[in-house]
Amino acid sequence: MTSRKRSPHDFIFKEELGHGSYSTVFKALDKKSPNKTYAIKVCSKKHIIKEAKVKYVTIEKNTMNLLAQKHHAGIIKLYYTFHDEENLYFVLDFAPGGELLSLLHRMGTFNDVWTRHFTVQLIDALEFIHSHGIIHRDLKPENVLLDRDGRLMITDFGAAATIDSGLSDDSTKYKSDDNCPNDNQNCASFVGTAEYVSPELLLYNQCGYGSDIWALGCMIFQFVQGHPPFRGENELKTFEKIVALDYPWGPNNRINISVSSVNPLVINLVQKILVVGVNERISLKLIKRHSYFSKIDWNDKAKIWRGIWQNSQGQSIPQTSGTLPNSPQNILPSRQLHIIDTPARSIQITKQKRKKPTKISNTTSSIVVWRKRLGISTGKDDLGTVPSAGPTMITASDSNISTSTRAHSAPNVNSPQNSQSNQAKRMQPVVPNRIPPKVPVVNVNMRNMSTPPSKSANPPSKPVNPPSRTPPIPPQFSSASASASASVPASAALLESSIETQHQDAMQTLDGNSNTDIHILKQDYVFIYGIPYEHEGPAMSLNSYNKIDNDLITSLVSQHKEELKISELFLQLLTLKKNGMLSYKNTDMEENESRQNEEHQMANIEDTDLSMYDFEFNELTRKGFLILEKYKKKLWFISLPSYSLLSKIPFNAVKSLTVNNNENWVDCFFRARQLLEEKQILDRISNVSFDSKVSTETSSSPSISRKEHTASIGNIVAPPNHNSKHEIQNNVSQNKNIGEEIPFHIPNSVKNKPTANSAPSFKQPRVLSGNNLSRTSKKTNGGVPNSAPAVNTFNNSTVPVPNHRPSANLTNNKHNLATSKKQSPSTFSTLSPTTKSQIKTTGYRQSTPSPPLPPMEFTAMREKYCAPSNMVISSSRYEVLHTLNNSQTNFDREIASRGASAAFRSLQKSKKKK
Ligand SMILES: Nc1ncnc2c1ncn2[C@@H]1O[C@H](COP(=O)(O)OP(=O)(O)OP(=O)(O)O)[C@@H](O)[C@H]1O
Repeated sequence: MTSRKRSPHDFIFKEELGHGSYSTVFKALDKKSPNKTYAIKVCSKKHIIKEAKVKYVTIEKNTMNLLAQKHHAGIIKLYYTFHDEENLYFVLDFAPGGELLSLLHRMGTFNDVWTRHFTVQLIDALEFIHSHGIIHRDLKPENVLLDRDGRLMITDFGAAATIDSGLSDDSTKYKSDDNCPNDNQNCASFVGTAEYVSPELLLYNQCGYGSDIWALGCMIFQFVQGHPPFRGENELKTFEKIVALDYPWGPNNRINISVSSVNPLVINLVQKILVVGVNERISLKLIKRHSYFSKIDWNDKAKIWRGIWQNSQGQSIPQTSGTLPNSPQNILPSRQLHIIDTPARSIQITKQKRKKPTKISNTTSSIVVWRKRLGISTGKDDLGTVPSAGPTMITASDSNISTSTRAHSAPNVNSPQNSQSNQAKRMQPVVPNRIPPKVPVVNVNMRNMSTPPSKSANPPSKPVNPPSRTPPIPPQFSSASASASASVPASAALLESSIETQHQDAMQTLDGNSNTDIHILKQDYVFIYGIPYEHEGPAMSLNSYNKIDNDLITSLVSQHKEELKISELFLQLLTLKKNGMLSYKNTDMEENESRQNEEHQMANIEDTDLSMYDFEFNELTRKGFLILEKYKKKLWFISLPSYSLLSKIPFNAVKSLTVNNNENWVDCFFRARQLLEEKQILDRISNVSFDSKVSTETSSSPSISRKEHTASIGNIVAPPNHNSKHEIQNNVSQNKNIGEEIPFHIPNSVKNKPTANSAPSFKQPRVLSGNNLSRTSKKTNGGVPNSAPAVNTFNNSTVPVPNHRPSANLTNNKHNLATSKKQSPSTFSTLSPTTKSQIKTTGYRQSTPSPPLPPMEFTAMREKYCAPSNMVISSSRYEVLHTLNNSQTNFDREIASRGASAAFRSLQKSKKKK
């Protein structure tokens, strides 16, 4: 895998190859090397969430990433993953030959040569998969594709699981399948297809390498018979047949080999595979020694992987209608040649029919029903009742067993590089060893410090388009996608937040703060200066809402510069907890212990009237202010002590009291916000009702329903309680180093916004970006938000230029945020020696473009306090106010107020009253 990040714009999307249950696959050309053709699987984020497929997508990505590390001809390779606002993209090997099932359908059955050819390749590929500790769990001809020359390629790892033993070819390695249903649990996350489900899964709720071998046996049977061995009128009947081994070659249906057209060795092999007792089932190792493969040199990979449409020299066989391609391997002659009417080479898959949704739900509920009917108790307690001849049971809790996510262990956060002390880090004013935030933040300063701004900075994006419909549309086909894809989702990154949280926990331990409250996101020494204000109140007056802008902040800083200086005498220990609580303790060294422990609550990140402004705030240079505003109540100016001052703090105090000083405050604020969003999403998701496919038995039980759903969204999204949330985070964090490119995000736009396409059954979580402290989009040009409407407004050059600097406008300024500009005379300069002043606020996303904003009215204050030209002024207040004033429809107003703080909502109400 290359580490270079790609985007949908790097590819030319061609025709659609087919649909999956949550994805659409397109043929695509790499713009940089047009000869290279890929298949790009485009998964709609919205759909994934709605259908609770997050788990499968994650598993698929992780598993394919793992397998892609070592090339194998028989596995569809995952080259890149990336995402945009709406979709996740998997860039895969293109398999022009289509599905093996299609070929089989066209031909009816495979002859012996082809059967052996495909079986040999399947075995080799399966061995490779198992050697990585992976169980595919959904092997079937649909999930086997063909390349141009007729080599098979296994795909669809969305159901995979991992056995972490590192042992291959051992059918006795089993895992207790937590995803599998038992008597009391209808588990929507059950995976597999009824016809290929192994008896151990049905009977003992287990799957292992042997389950894949079972499916292999079913496929071999299907190759020569044209249909799977176990097929009942319905799934229940199919299950009954599986456990009774009721199939044409089974013990009760002795086949008369002499009249059969099938190679008896094939029959013998299948009979050795399709054995109910997994311990008696033949292993891959023994399969390879079976007489059917007596002429196969398993070490001769080139020969094994010769295409079915290639001759022994590896050249493509010219297509001759009605003739059978040459045998790729000189082994046992087939007993009967099959007549092929359709030349194999003419098989095309330019456009495949839309697939039916997977049978997961049906199959799962069928399994439950079936088990109940047959009186099979397959709960966890019954695992010990498996016949003694059965495999050693390894429960999911055993250390060597894991889900597929587990196989990819997280980077060792305890590594020496990371374990330097806080003190040491403080003394090194370099870019700290911090985890780069995975989600965009508005803190341009920090980004600019560590990343040179891109010269070709993209202009701010157009207004955010509404989420796309499913199925997903590739960028070329959708202008909405195109514009959206230019931005990284600014909203909650569910997986990432979990990853980061996990990392955070690890960091606390690493910092030696094992006794620290694990709920603390960040704790560090700061200076805090609070200015109380009320609307038209005594301490500070705000005449109108749009006054919180660069001028006002500048003026405030100027007005209060003496107090701000004094505040720097009193160090405070600022604490941000994962529940969003922000508090501080005075830590003046002179003060006594009891006073130090007194905690002052400041705000909660969740407060809808909390806004954040970044005024030159730079944690590396320790300059500037992070300004929190609790609307009409208080402004807090937070600044950072210098390194030299910090060095005076006793080492132990730093070590024991600071938490996560590798991550900057702005990131942590956003992360706290995300955690809260995540929690709300989880609460929402756990209440989502099931689709109609789930059996009524289950849906009648709310507790089961909830549990099932929790399981269905897997170990990523939905913790039933706070403990499991940590487990989730553990699991997710272990994925972290696998997809080295872009972890998938679940965007706020998906979670929060009701759209025209929202399924009614999917309850939209309440709007989370209801305050100004919501995440905005990152752009490569230094982190400038590019999708917040306010910034879009700036892009339209509608934001006024301060009178004293008429030639500048904020459009340009925005592009040049990172470039040094002449500082305009400002009293602020005494406080901040840097040459730039920036006030940045977070914007909000809206699903409809608002009318262009008129120039903001500046007041007399502008003359008094010169706003530096490169300020990005406070956005959401102004925009919302404008929208409220100008929009014609309630919908627009609603959109506006949704993205606004409580203050704006109350304004809206008061305007209505008027
Ligand atoms: N790499 C590929 N090359 C060519 N065609 C592909 C490729 N991957 C998938 N396809 C085709 O695209 C279609 C959809 O594939 P996708 O993997 O999205 O769904 P699926 O796995 O078949 O279905 P489900 O999501 O229900 O498991 C399938 O018909 C498949 O044949």
